[in-house]
Amino acid sequence: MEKPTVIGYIMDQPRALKQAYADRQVFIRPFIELFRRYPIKKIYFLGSGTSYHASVIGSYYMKHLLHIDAEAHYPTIFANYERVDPHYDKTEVLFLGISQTGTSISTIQVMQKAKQEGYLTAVLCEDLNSEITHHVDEVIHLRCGKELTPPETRGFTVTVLTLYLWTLELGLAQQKMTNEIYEKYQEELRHLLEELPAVFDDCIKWYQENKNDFLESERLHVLGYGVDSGSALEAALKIGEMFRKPTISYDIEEYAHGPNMALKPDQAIFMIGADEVEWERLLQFRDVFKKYTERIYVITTKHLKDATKRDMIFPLTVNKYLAVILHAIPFQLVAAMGARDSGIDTAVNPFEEPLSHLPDKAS
Ligand SMILES: O=P(O)(O)OC[C@H]1O[C@](O)(CO)[C@@H](O)[C@@H]1O
Repeated sequence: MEKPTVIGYIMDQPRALKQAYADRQVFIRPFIELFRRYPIKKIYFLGSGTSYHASVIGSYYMKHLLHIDAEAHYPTIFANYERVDPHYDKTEVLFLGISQTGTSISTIQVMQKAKQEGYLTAVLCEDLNSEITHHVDEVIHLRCGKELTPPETRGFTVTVLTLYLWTLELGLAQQKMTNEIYEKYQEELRHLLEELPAVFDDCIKWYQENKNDFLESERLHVLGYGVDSGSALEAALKIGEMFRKPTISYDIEEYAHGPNMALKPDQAIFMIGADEVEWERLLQFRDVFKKYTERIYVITTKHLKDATKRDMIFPLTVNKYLAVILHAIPFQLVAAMGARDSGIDTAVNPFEEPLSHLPDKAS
């Protein structure tokens, strides 16, 4: 990439994800080793922004695929208002920070506090020389490469890939996942990595066909559920950071409890169609929402019988845990291309005061 741009990082993901997969032992080995050395039964995932959203997804993987007790928290809220589950012995708890830059102030502080209190701490971080690495027991490399523009995009999908692979390997190591499932999920991942360039082509075409709607929309909503609760949060953050339109994410059922009353024809609703029990509910809501705005977009790998050009139906089927990586792409494009097409320079952070990061990545 000659001049780093967000669109450049987004388009680089097929290469970056393949590379991270090829290098996977770098981050798998130390993670599995932690579980071999310590009797970990509870994981607290901690991170801000994109790293929090990946944490929500990681805790879902651990709970639903491995039955390991896991929670994701915003660092400040955890530090100030939560307490460690007293049912666990100190040795059974892992504080797992995620910070791409390693400079998020609140994540550094919560990890530092946990370590001082004698808990086992680890961080998944791209910058191995960053501040956070001095405040944890174990540093695990996030193989996404540095992103020199403010929004994290490549970092998100590489983090999700890391969490997915950690879960599969731990499942095998602790015999919580059969060889058959392990192989199936690995094969689906390899297939996805091969198909990603074609997926990007489809997503760009979908953006082009719908871009006028996006540009003209006064407000955007992203509805998700299940494993894609984290995807919905991430989608809203990306659009807010780049396209800078009012964008709110909701759990799909909760959206129908009042926020829907503000729905108007110049608003858009993206519905992430995960393969979970709420799928039928999504179809029901979609029919109703269409009476209030035509701008309804289903983003899914599932079959949608009356799909229109507004819906982004991925041309491949993968398990719901992995579909999270696919679901991120259309939103990254709406955010970055929507910004470009409305004259916003995403390389410039309009907010000059460093509040959330230590100075080398001030925001
Ligand atoms: O993963 P990190 O480096 O801790 O950053 C967390 C969040 O902070 C930001 O850089 C903005 O403060 C977001 O882009 C990012 O999601």
